[in-house]
Amino acid sequence: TPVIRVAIAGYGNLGRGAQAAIKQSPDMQLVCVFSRRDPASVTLIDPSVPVYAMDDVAQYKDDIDVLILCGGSKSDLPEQGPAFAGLFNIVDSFDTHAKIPEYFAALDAPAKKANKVAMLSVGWDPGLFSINRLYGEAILPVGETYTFWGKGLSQGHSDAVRRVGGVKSGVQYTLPSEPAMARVRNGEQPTLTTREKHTRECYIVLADGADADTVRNTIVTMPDYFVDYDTKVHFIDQQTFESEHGKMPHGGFVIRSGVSGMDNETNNQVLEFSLKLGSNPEFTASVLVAYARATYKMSQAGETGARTVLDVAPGLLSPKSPAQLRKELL
Ligand SMILES: NC(=O)C1=CN([C@@H]2O[C@H](COP(=O)(O)OP(=O)(O)OC[C@H]3O[C@@H](n4cnc5c(N)ncnc54)[C@H](OP(=O)(O)O)[C@@H]3O)[C@@H](O)[C@H]2O)C=CC1
Ligand SMILES: N[C@@H](C[C@H]1CC(C(=O)O)=NO1)C(=O)O
Repeated sequence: TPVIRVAIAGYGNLGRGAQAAIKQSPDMQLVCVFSRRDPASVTLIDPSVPVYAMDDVAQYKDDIDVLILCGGSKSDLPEQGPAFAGLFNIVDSFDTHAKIPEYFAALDAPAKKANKVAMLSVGWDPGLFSINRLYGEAILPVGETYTFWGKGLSQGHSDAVRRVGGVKSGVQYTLPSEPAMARVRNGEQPTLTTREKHTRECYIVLADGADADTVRNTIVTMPDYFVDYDTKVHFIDQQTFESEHGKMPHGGFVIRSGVSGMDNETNNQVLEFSLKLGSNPEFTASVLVAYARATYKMSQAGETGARTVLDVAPGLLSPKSPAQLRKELL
């Protein structure tokens, strides 16, 4: 089986996780890392590959089979996704749910024109949780679906707060409502608003001279990320930040509570998929790398344009052949 030549664009939490995940993938070779920073200032967890300037990506278009975009969804991917989809097969973790349809269209046109595949919104939510919401609705059409996250650190929301003027360091934790989860688990099938399901807590180190009230207000009113939630913002010093907020655990579950059978003899059915993540970014990067494999295969089969995880046959994720999978996993 051919070795898939991959590269990483953007070297943060996800970028580091992608390098580690590629090292676990014998059918892949990491060609290089691209960064907007001075390449000499970017320290890789494994310095065995070169770091190049992001502006030079086009020079390497014939050396890379799949480019893994590890930038932030709030402001990096909206610019990098459409630009790189016209040059490479790409895979990214774009997770601003409300903007996925427009982002899909923004990738589809350049990817089709370049005869490439652009695999967007790969990860766990959107991603594996999306797949399980689909299973739930397709298999149990009479029922309700619920998604709960945390308690844990959201990379997307943390990236978003780090982009706020006056923020030096920042993370965001998502907390699920225990009463809401209890009602779902005992089969009440409640109608829950966004605000009733989760709250959000941010821990921020202010840049010198920044105004705390201005930063707090910018965060809690932020469309798509915080405005629909009750959000607390705590200001701490850098030393506390580094000692107490270095780990990035997360997790959650999708539950479909439904019924089957004829009207007067229905049976309750529950489909549930859960994740417990010691490292949110490393898990997400592992999903990106598996879908980079599928993206490569789909491109080799002649597919072009934008795709999401809902378009990918599961067998394409595996390095094993279809015959091996039938033998081992069916
Ligand atoms: N779909 C899903 O389930 C998930 C999606 N995500 C998405 O992944 C995105 C990326 O998350 P994450 O990797 O944690 O974001 P980071 O903030 O760690 O990195 C984002 C970008 O910032 C730049 N950067 C990183 N470190 C530094 C630094 N020290 N100084 C200056 N710039 C830096 C890098 O670009 P450069 O190298 O070019 O400077 C990097 O690509 C999130 O925004 C989220 O949307 C994350 C988890 C799950
Ligand atoms: N995209 C999320 C992955 C999950 C976590 C989450 C949240 O805590 O709001 N929503 O979806 C992330 O960036 O971590």
